Amino acid sequence: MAPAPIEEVQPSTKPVTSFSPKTCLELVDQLTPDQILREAQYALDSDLLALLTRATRSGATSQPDSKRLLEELKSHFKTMSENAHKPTFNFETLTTGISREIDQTADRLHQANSEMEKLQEQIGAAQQLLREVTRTTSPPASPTLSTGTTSSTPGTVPFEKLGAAEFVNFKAEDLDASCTYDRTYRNRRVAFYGEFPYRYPGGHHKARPIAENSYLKGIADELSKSHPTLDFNSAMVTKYDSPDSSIPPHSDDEECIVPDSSIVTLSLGAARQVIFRRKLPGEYKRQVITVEHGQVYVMSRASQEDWDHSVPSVKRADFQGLRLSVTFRLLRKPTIAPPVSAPPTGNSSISKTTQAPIRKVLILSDSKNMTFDCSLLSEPTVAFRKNLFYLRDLEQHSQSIAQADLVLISAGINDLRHGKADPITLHNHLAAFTGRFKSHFIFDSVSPVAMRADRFNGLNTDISKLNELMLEFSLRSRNFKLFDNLNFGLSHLARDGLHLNDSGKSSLSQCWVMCILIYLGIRKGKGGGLVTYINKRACDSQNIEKLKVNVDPNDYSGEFQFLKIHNCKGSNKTMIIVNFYRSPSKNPKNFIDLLDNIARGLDRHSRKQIMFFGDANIDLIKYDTDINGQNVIDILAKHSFAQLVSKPTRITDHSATLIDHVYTNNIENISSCNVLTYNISDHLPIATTIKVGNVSHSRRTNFDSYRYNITKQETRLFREANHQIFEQLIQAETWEDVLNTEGSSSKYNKFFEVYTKHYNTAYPLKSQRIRRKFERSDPKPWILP
Ligand SMILES: O=C(O)CCC(=O)C(=O)O
Ligand SMILES: [Fe+2]
Repeated sequence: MAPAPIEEVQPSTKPVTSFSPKTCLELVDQLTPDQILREAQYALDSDLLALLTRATRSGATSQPDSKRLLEELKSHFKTMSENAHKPTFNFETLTTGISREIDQTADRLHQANSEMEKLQEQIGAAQQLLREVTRTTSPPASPTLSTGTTSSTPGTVPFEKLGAAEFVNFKAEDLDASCTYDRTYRNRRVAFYGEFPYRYPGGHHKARPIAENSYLKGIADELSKSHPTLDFNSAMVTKYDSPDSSIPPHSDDEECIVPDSSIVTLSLGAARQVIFRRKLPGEYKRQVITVEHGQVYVMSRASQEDWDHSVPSVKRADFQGLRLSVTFRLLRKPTIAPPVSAPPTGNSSISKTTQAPIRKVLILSDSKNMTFDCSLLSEPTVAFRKNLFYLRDLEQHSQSIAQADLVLISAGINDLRHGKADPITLHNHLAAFTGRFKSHFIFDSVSPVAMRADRFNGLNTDISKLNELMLEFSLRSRNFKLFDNLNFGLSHLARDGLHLNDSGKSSLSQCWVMCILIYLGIRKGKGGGLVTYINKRACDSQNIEKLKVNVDPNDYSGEFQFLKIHNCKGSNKTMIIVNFYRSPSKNPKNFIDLLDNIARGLDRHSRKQIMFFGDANIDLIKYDTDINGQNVIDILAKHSFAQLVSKPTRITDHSATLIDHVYTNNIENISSCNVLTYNISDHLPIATTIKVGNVSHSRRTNFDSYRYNITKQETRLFREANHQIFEQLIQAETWEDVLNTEGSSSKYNKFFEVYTKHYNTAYPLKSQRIRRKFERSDPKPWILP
């Protein structure tokens, strides 16, 4: 191409005055060589050299292109310099520099490429190694989908799309009309039909025949006809009827889905995206598909171990209307263990190798644990309680014991006290007995009796001897462990500065079953467990009642305890205490939904003082940026609850978070809420002082005065005289300034300003000295006298 003389050059686009790598890229990529040259000529005065250097550095031009461009430029410069009679312009030096730069850049590019390749090889090898390690430590994924999709190779996708024609005549609207939805989530509704119940984190559905819904049955029959290899016995309809309708990332990896089965989802109505993510570390990958009306996608149950999936919400503008999905699964029959009291004869071993091992827990206890609620155990665990007042009667339970995986024994006091057994004989009896079984035994330490020391001193000596012998046996036994309930509990409480009386000790003792089961992960909805201690001097135990709140017992998004306390400190008033905990592993959104339901349920008690205390694991320090923090505050505020804690409650070397919350529906009755700087645990204690009943004014205490040595505080006097002043000011106000202000928010601000001015005039702030005498009479108001 012959270069055009410089006089004739017209820039083809707007003059380029600065050259970012992006403009260079665009120039070089999008323009023809002719245009490049023109642009280069135009830009010569600005920074041609920079243009070319950057373009080549950023890899915008391939080496041959650059060279060709360079040649063209060379000849053009030659003409230009001749025409311009500029002997001093040394284009030779310039072009040689550019040429060298291009060569060096090409070398660098090449070098970077080969380094990148090497790195990629190393990453691949590391991922392979990781997979091998994972495969050898966990059983290999079962053969997957009947249609051939595999799960374990990172390169493959976890789904397969099947034909669509057979389902196009089914209509989302008709299916919707035929369904009775049995669960409503924040953004979607679900109707489940199936031979067996279906339980998944955050949800539980009872069995009901697919045939109950004839329209759905028609769809199921069509699936069986067109894809006879896909086996299923349940159908779950999910309704997405708004742009917000969505299902968050999850895996259908519940135990109750048959391992080798397929999970089949039919989509009816508007098209929606489904996002699959490979969740294994080092193998992250995202695959997005759009499923249209009538389309079916199939995932293997095995793929759920490595992948999750979700249906995201859509922008309002992109919402195309109602979509219903039907997910067909093959669920297994929940195994109900035979009652341990009537075991099949002869077989005393516990099968650990069956596909869905059911853990059987047997609780043999004297009266103290007889209230334990076995329904708190998660599937597949069953528990049976049997009364065992004497250890000497263990033999009577041997058949049940042989059936159990775990036997919790809490007895012994009666043997020592009434049976006159001596600790050594009891120990020998237990050691010989437990040695005959494969079952594991956990033995509750025997609590000392606190009665008249002169009469029972001997008994307590025997009790501690028995505990001691049991501890020794526990150290050498294969299947027997002492759970030192008493010391465990007392040492914790003593550390926390609390002291229990006898009934306190005995109620603590009742917790041991729960403690063990939580520890072993057998309790439903694994969690922290909650204890609410109420000091007897605040309220007699007969005035404490469990409050019934309509909460789905299968919702494990959070743990809650509801207590109703009557007559607290003789006040003739009723207070409701809600103690809560959200494990960090539980979805905060579901937890907030649950809180919303609970607070709604408590609305009818709104005239009572209601307090929520607990660890939400939602950091309110991050309130400005954390949607969960905003939601929890907003949702409770909607039910008139205010959050009281304002300082971090958990401080580590690396973090300070406000995750323990206190909410009240009546802030007037709260004297103070302070985080105490006392590290008895990883969470700091929060002391909230609540006024109960007719508290005299003088009893009110300002905590901050202790902690920060504040001797003055500012108050307003709400006297009759001040009320009158306020009324006069408000009546005399013409609100002219407000009316003359434009715009609703400016109007509001103006109103607030005028109102505050009058308020401050009528009720001026007065500095008051804090009386220190209460410090002496009531030095720790958060500890009851
Ligand atoms: O609607 C869909 O496509 C997905 C439904 C789903 O993932 C489920 O129900 O578990
Ligand atoms: Fe799913």
